[in-house]
Amino acid sequence: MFSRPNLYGNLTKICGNMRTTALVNPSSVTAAAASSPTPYSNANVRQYHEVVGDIVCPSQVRGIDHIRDPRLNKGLAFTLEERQILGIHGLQPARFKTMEEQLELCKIAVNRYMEPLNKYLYLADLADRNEHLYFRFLYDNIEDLMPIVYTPTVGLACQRFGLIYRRPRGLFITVNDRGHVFDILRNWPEPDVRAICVTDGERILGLGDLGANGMGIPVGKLALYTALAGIKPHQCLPVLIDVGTNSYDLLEDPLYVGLRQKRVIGKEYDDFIDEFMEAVVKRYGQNTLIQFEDFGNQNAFRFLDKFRNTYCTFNDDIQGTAAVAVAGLYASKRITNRNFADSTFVFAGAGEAAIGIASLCVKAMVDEGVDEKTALSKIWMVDIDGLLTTTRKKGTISTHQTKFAKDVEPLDKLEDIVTKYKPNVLIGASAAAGIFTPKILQTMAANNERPIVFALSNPTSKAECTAEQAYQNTDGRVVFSSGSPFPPVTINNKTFTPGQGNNAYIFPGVALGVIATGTHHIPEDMFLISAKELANFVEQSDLDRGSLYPPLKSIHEVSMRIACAITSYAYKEGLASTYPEPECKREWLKEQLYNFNYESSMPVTWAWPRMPYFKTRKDSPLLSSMK
Ligand SMILES: NC(=O)C1=CN([C@@H]2O[C@H](COP(=O)(O)OP(=O)(O)OC[C@H]3O[C@@H](n4cnc5c(N)ncnc54)[C@H](O)[C@@H]3O)[C@@H](O)[C@H]2O)C=CC1
Ligand SMILES: CC(=O)C(=O)O
Ligand SMILES: [Mg+2]
Repeated sequence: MFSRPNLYGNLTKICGNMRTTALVNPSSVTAAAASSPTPYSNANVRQYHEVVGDIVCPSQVRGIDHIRDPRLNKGLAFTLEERQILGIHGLQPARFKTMEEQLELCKIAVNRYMEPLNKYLYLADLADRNEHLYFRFLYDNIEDLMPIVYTPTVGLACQRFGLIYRRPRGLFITVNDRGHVFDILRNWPEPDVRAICVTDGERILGLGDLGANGMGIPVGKLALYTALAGIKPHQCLPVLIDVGTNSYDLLEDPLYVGLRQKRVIGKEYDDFIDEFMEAVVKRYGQNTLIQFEDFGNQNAFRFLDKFRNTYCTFNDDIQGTAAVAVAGLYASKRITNRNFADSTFVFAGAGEAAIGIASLCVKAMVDEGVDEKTALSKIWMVDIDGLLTTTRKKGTISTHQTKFAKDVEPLDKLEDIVTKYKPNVLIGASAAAGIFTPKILQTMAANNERPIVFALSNPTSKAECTAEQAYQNTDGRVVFSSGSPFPPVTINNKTFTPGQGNNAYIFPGVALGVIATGTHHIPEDMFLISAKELANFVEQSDLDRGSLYPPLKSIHEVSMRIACAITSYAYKEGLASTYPEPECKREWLKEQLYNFNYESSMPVTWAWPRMPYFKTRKDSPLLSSMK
C-alpha cells in the first residue's frame, strides 16, 4: 500500500478541484531531466504533501526519510501508531514526549550556550531538524530568541557565514545564472511560495557589503514572518542575489562562499534584477510579495520607484522602518503632548531608513492638516557630509534627499546642528556608532523637558548611542528607542526598559495582510496605517516603563492587528484580489495561519477508506481531532 508509485495520483482525487500542486512520478522526472537541454531544467518534484493550504494530502514519505524531513519530523512526539504506520518504529528511543516536554528540552539546550552565535547555531540546527518545534519555540520565547535569530546576532552570523554554513536555506541566484533565473526558482522545492525576501547583500544591517554572506538576513526576516505573523514557512522563500562583493576582505577570505568578483553594476545588474522580478511572477504568480531588504542605498530607492506600481513589493528598510519609527513618534505624543507639526526633527543619516522615516513624518504632518512645505521645513537632515543644504554640490545630494535640503549655511558637525536648530526629536539611522555624544544628548536635555532620541542603527555595535548613555546624559528624561535591544537601565532609582524601534513590528503584519488578500500593489498609506495601528496598541504601562512600543511578547497580536488593518484597507481601496471579501477579517486571517502545534502524521491514504468524505483540513476528522 505504501509503495511510492501507487501513491502518485491519489492527491488529485482527494483534493478535487481545490488549490493544489500536482505530484510528479519520479521516473518521469528522471526521464525529463535526462532529455533536458540545459543543466537548469528541473521538474516540480514533491515527495510529500501533508497539508497544502487547507487541503489534506497524503504523505509520501515513510521510514527514516520521514524523520529526516524537518517539515515532517516530530522527534519523540511520534505516537506508537504513527511510528508503526510510518515504518519508523525502532529508529528512535522508546520514550514518547509531548511538544511541551520537547520545548523544555530546547530551553535547557539553548541556555547551555553562553555565546549568542552558538545559540544561533543551535536554533538553525533545530530548524533543519524539526521545523514545527523550531517555530513553536520561537513563538513561545520571542523575547529571548529574537535577539538570536534577528538583530544583533544575525549580523554576526552573516559575518561568519562562510564558517557556519551547513545546509541550504533559501536560493542563491548568481549573476552567472542570467537567462536561467526561472529555472533556478524551479529548483526550490516548494511550489506555493507567496512571499520572497530578497537581498543582494550590499548593505547588511550597518555592517556594509557582506555579499553572499548576507543570506542570513532574508532567512531571519522570513523566520519572523512565521514566528510573529503565523505565515506558513513553506510560503516563504529567502533569496540572495549574488552579483559579487566590493568588500576586499571578503574577496580575500578563503572562507567566503559567494562569487569571488567585484559587484556587477549598471545595465547588466539592472537587467538581472528585471529578470528576477519577471521570473518570480512567472513561477509563483503576480501577487507574490517581494520584500527588498538591505540593498545598497542607490539601488534600494531606484528599485522601489521602479517596481512599486508594477509588482507586489515594498522596501523594508525604507518603508517598514518608517512605519515603526513613526509609530514610536505617535506614541510619544502621549508623553510630550506635541503634534508632529509642532516638533523640530534632526536626522543623523539621510539614507534609506532616515529618508523613509522623514517622508512618512511629512505624511503624518499632512494628515494633521499641515501643508507639505511646512511639514518639510520641520525636518533637518544630516549625512556623512553634513547638513543637507541647497548649496550642496551636484552628486553629493540625491533626488530623494533634495526636498529636505535647506537654504541655509552649510554646517558639518552634528553637535553644531543640534545646538543651532534645537530639535525636539533626534533620530539616528547612520550606522555610525556613538555619534550621539554625551554633549549632544545633554543639549537635547537642556532644550527639552522630554527629549526624543532614537538610535535606530543595527546591530548593537552600530547604535548612535547606548540606552545607558541616553538616560545618563539626560537625567533619565529621554524618550528613547533603539533598533537593537538594550538591557534595562536604572537611573535615579527608576528602571527604564526601552522598546525596540525595529521594522520587525511592521513587516510581518503587512506581509500577512498583503498575502491573504492577494493585494497587487502596496501603497504608502499602508505604512501610515500600520504605524497608527502599532501606536494604538501601546499602553500607558509601556510608556511608564520607558517604552514607546508594546512588549515583544505581544508582537504576535501587533502583527495580527496590522494585518487586519491592511486587509480592510486592501478591500476598501480595490487592491485585494481574494474574493469574496471576508466579513470578519480577523477570524478569516486566523484560519490561514500556521499551526504551531504538530499535525497528525498518520498518512491520509491509510485512513482514507474509513473516512472518504473529507476534503479540507476543517472537515478532516483526523486533523480536527488534533491539538
Ligand atoms: N531599526 C530599524 O528597523 C532599521 C535600522 N536600520 C539601520 O539604519 C542604519 C542605516 O541604514 P540605511 O539608511 O539603510 O543606510 P544608508 O547607507 O542608506 O544610509 C546611511 C546614511 O548615514 C549617513 N552617515 C554615515 N555616517 C554618518 C555620520 N557620521 N554622521 C551622519 N550621517 C552619517 C550616510 O551619509 C547615509 O546618508 C543601519 O545601521 C541599519 O541597520 C535600517 C533599517 C531598519
Ligand atoms: C532592521 C533592518 O532591517 C536593518 O537594520 O536593516
Ligand atoms: Mg534591513
